[in-house]
Amino acid sequence: MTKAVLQCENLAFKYAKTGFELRVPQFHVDVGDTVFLEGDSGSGKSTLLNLMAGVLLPQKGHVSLMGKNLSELSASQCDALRVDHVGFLFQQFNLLSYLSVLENVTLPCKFSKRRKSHALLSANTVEQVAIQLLESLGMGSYLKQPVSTLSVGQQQRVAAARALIGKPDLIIADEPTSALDAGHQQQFLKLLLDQAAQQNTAVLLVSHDPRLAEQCARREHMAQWQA
Ligand SMILES: Nc1ncnc2c1ncn2[C@@H]1O[C@H](COP(=O)(O)OP(=O)(O)OP(=O)(O)O)[C@@H](O)[C@H]1O
Repeated sequence: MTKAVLQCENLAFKYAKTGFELRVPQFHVDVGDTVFLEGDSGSGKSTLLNLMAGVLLPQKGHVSLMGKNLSELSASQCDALRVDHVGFLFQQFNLLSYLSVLENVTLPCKFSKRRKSHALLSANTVEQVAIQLLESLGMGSYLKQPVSTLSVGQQQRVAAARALIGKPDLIIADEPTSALDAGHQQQFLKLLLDQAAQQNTAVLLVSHDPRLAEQCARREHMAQWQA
C-alpha cells in the first residue's frame, strides 16, 4: 500500500477579513511522489501551503503530516514534526546571508536529530553529506563562500541542498525557479527532482507556471477547489 506523507481531508478554511475561502476535499502526496500544484495568482496557493505547514489551522477537516493531524499538535510539536520531515524551498531562498554555503546547508541537521542521523548513515559528518549534495548540484567549489556573494541561480542550488539534507520525506517547493530564465528553470528542477528521487524524498512543487509540470508525475490545479 502507498503511504501518504501529506494528506488533506475535507479541508475548509476562510479568512474572516476578506472572506476568501478554500475547500479541499482530498489531496495527498505519497512517499516518493512528485506533484505539481498549479494555480493563478490569488487562487490560494500560499494559503494552502500555510495550512500544510500548520502555520494556519483549518476551521474544518484536517492536514496530516506523516499520519499526524497538525490541528492536534502544539506549536512546538508541529515545528519539530516539520523540521524532521519536510524541507522547504521558497522563492526567496531564506538563506542566512552571514553564514557560508556549507553552514547554510547543514542547518537543518542542527535543528533535527532525525535529519542529522539520516545524514550520518551515508558519511561520518554532516559536512561531508552537505559537500556531496553541493557537488551533485554543481556547487562544490563554493563551500566556504558567504551566500551573499552568490548569484541567484547559485543561491537556489544552495537552498535546494539545504532542503534535501538528511533525507526529509517531503520537499515543499514554492515557486523555486521564479528568478531563473526558462532554460535554467528546467535544468534546476531536473537536478532537484533527480536528487530527491535518489533519496526517495517526495516533492510538492507549487507554481503558476505550467511549463514546470512536465517533470512531475502528477498534476493538480487549484481551480478544482474554488468555492
Ligand atoms: N492574511 C490574509 N487575510 C485575509 N485574506 C487573505 C490573507 N492572505 C491572503 N488572503 C486572500 O486570500 C486569497 C488567496 O491568497 P493567496 O496568497 O493564498 O494566493 P496565491 O495563489 O498564493 O497568490 P500568488 O500566486 O499571487 O502569491 C487572496 O484573495 C487574498 O487576498
